[in-house]
Amino acid sequence: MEALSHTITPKLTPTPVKNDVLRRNGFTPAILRSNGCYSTRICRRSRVFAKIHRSKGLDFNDPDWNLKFQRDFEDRFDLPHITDIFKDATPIPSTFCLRMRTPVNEEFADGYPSDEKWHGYINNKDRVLLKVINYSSPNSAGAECIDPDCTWVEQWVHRAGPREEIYFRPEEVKAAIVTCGGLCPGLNDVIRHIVITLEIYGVKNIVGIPFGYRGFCSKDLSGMPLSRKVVQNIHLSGGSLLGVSRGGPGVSEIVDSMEERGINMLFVLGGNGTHAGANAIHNECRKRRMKVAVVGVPKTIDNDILLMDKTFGFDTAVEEAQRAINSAYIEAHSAYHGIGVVKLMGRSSGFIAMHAALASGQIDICLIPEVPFSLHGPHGVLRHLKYLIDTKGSAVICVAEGAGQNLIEKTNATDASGNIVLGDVGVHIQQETKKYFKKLGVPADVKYIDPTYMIRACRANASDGILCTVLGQNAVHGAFAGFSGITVGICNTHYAYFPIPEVISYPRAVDPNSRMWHRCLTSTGQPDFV
Ligand SMILES: Nc1ncnc2c1ncn2[C@@H]1O[C@H](COP(=O)(O)OP(=O)(O)O)[C@@H](O)[C@H]1O
Ligand SMILES: O=P(O)(O)OC[C@H]1O[C@](O)(COP(=O)(O)O)[C@@H](O)[C@@H]1O
Ligand SMILES: [Mg+2]
Repeated sequence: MEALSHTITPKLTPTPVKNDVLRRNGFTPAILRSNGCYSTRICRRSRVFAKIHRSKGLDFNDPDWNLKFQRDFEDRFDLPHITDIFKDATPIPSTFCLRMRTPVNEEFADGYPSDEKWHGYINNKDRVLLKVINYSSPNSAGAECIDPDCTWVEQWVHRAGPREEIYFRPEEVKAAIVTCGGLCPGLNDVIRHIVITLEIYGVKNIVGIPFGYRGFCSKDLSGMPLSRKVVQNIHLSGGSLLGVSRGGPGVSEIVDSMEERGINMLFVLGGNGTHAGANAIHNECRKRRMKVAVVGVPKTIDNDILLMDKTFGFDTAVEEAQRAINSAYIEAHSAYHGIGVVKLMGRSSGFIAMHAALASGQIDICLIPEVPFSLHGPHGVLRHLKYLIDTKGSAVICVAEGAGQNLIEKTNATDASGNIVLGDVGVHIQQETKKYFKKLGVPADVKYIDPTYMIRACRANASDGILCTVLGQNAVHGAFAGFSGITVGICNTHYAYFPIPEVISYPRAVDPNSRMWHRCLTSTGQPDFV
């Protein structure tokens, strides 16, 4: 790989590239730091593309570099399949049928009938285009470039859906579903559709693992038998029928428990951490030569999973956040010198705050983890608040929970999953605002709203409900097709399967240089706070 890297074309050398552009191009904060790109938030493009040369083993002077890139991409996005280990596993015709009749006739006593004429199957070679914009210059807003000239290179990922041939006999399947991490609107919708689709394939043995990965190994917790009857109405309420948890047993213990219970299909609903666990479970099953399909459905209200248009629950969260913002606005607007502070979720990414601010049109200041800010000083948030009080009489701030952590004392505490416990930036802003106005001798009525758990506990809205339905169904199709160590997502409005490591290599973040963030700034009218 290293041998392929040569010198870069001279015309690139002097141009700086912003760090957020690099992140968008797949450079993790660690890679950026190792290239000296951390403190200045700016990099020499020469250095960056040299890094691309090395990391991708590409030489852009080679006329075939893009073919090589494409081949490498195909390899990375190739889906692990049970035939990788069980070479002689033979498929059977799918038992999934889209045209059904009521199974009253004894002809159908064994389950759902199959219609010979039309099944609506996906061809295994179907692909979805991952990137749909052909950027003509690296300077074009949002440009994601592979080479210095931003050459168009097609990047295809595998289309999700039912295949004509399946690798599991439904009567031999014991399927398990587990939901991990924090709550997220839509979990019940996904569970429901996994169960319904499994039954349509003819699976009769379905179990829910209670309280996340913990439920695999805790003696006090027994599995919950699932059927269409059990899940019929669960989408009408928020939360998870199965319960969730953080932390829990190690991978080896989980796989021991799967072996003991005879589980050969595992559906894992969770975020980055859960997916890291799912991938480790998949690898452990391979190591033990177990014929198991492990399929993930990304669950993160924070929307911080790579490569997908969005994750389920995000739309609902943004919609629900409007209520909190509207209340804060009314409180602030009705008070003399009223200031509302609303904290929204987003441990490391500000998608909910940005979208909620944009949707509401009632926010004057939006603060997210990706964009540093100071509270004090001539360009600080407090000075701007004073300006807003002077000119408008009231103001509303929307802050993502992971924003401004550098301004709060660190505790170094972590939760059971190892996630850092954040300081409460909302409380901090409220206190600092009160102190600031008191010192100025200007009255200010500061109200703080933290709707976090009210938002997370909501049932999914209509658009998330549909997304959950499609994701749940596709997870089952993926497992029956024999894939394992994969996850499913929406990509340019189509549905695709991804190898798990590709979507969790780092959390997806708002690009401060993106048009969406600039739209948000246009809406709030806020200045830079640094
Ligand atoms: N790197 C990892 N490898 C294996 N399991 C993990 C890993 N990170 C987290 N987990 C497990 O995944 C579950 C959920 O993780 P958590 O970070 O709380 O939520 P999320 O999946 O939403 O990111 C926990 O039970 C945790 O123990
Ligand atoms: O209070 P909890 O359960 O630890 O959850 C808080 C976390 O949940 C989230 O909403 C989502 O986190 P996960 O995706 O890890 O579940 C984060 O934004 C937030 O930090
Ligand atoms: Mg997480």
